[in-house]
Amino acid sequence: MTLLTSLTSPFASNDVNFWLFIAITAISWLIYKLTHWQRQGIPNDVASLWNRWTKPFHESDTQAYEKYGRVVGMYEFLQPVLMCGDAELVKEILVKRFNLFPNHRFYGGINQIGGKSIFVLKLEQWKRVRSIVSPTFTASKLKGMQSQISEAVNTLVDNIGEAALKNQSIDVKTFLLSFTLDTFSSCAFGVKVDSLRDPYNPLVANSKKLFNTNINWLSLIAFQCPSMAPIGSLFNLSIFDSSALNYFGQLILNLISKRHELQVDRVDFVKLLQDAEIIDSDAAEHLAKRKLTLDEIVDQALIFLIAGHDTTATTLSMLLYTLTRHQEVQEKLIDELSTLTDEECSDWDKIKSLPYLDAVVSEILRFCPPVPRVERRTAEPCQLGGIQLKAGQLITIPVHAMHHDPEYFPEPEKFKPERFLPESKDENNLTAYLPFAYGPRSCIGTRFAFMEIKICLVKIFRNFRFVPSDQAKDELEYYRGQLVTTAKEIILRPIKL
Ligand code: HEM
Repeated sequence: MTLLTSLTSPFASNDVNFWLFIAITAISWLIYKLTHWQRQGIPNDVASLWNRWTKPFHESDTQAYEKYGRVVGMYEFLQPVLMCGDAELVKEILVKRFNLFPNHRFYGGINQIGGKSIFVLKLEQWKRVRSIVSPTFTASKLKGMQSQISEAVNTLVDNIGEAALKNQSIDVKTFLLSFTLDTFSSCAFGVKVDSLRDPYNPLVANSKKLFNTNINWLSLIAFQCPSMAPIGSLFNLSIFDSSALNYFGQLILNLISKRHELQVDRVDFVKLLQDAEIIDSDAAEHLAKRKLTLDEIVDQALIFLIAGHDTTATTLSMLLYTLTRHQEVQEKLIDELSTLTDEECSDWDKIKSLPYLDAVVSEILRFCPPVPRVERRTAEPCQLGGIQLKAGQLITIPVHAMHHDPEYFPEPEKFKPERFLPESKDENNLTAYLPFAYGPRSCIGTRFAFMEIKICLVKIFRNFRFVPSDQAKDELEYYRGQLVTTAKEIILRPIKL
């Protein structure tokens, strides 16, 4: 026994020293990492480490904004993140010094989809692809899709009508997600579906897999610790369901080859992307780079689906929900839309110029912006508002919190479409109004989104009004960790007009 003790104890004491050393080094390193902002004298929120993931983004950002101010140092895992909600600095980031803040978050190798999409590309490649893709969204090209949108709205109106006839309450989120999917499949792939009634259609089933809103641990890792993401790609892991991605990729490739074989000549996003090319003379010298490759077309079409589906459905469903709590606004909207003739209801030029409809849509995008924060990464070391930033620093712009800042929007908790009527529009601080962001990298689908939303609202409110349902919970519940502020369900009761 004595022999044993004398043999092991020197070893054991070395062992303890070793682990003590490791523990002290690890703690010192953690403290060093988590005092990054404190050392720069910037208000900082260490609780953001878990708040950013235990609450929906719009809640955690607004909480930090109200507690610490407009510019706050935060942390994601051990990465420092600067939250910047000062409207003047935001304008510097998005427009004035765009070349210093050009990129989105790095999603790392875990994100297999859209590696070539404009959403993830870095500055130089992004510039080329964005300039090819932008003409796809001109007013004249989108006008060609008006009839596809109207057809999808007719299906939606029929589906809501059935529920209204039976005095049933519905989850409007489900109905509107089906509507935006029907619209997109028709406008992008030329495939007509009624997603609500045909859930086993492969397109519908695969899009459900793609937009599965359960918290996804891989996306958490990709967000929190992007340097680990390449390990994910080694194991072929993906934030999005890979079988669904393959399905859509194949669908787009088939569409391209069939169009070639059958000489189909319909206007849809895939066709517009195929035809798109840079037309400025400088770029024309690099012929090979003027047009998108097949892979690039697939990735752009996929990112349109991912970026446009949930955002648009969320805007519409939050609007229906808000109108049930502001019946006077709903009545005013119904009144304005009832003045249209049947012909005018299909006339986009007429619809887009309706002032109250425009004000209601603009106000819901302020009140509940579907994208709660916009993100940028610095391209090189630089200063912002006197703060020294390193290259690759992630900056988040808290859109939701800024939209609810009383200095930017007086009485922000009131839903007041009047603030967006032509006579008062100029009073708004538009540098703080960011539902689609602004500047060179703002949402490329803004025009399409407005068109889809307004055409849909015209048909809905010429047929129904919505009232609260006794089957609904008192408060909406939101998913956590999602880039879109998504309520789990929105139960309302439609009443036929
Ligand atoms: C109400 C609906 C929508 C909202 C609120 C919305 C909002 C946004 C926001 C905030 C951004 C980030 C902009 C930035 O970083 O500066 C964005 C980017 C983007 N959106 Fe939308 N969006 C909507 C609909 C759409 C639609 C319908 C499409 C496509 C058809 C689309 C395609 C995109 C793409 C491709 C990007 C990346 C642009 C780039 O990095 O160059 N969005 N969107």
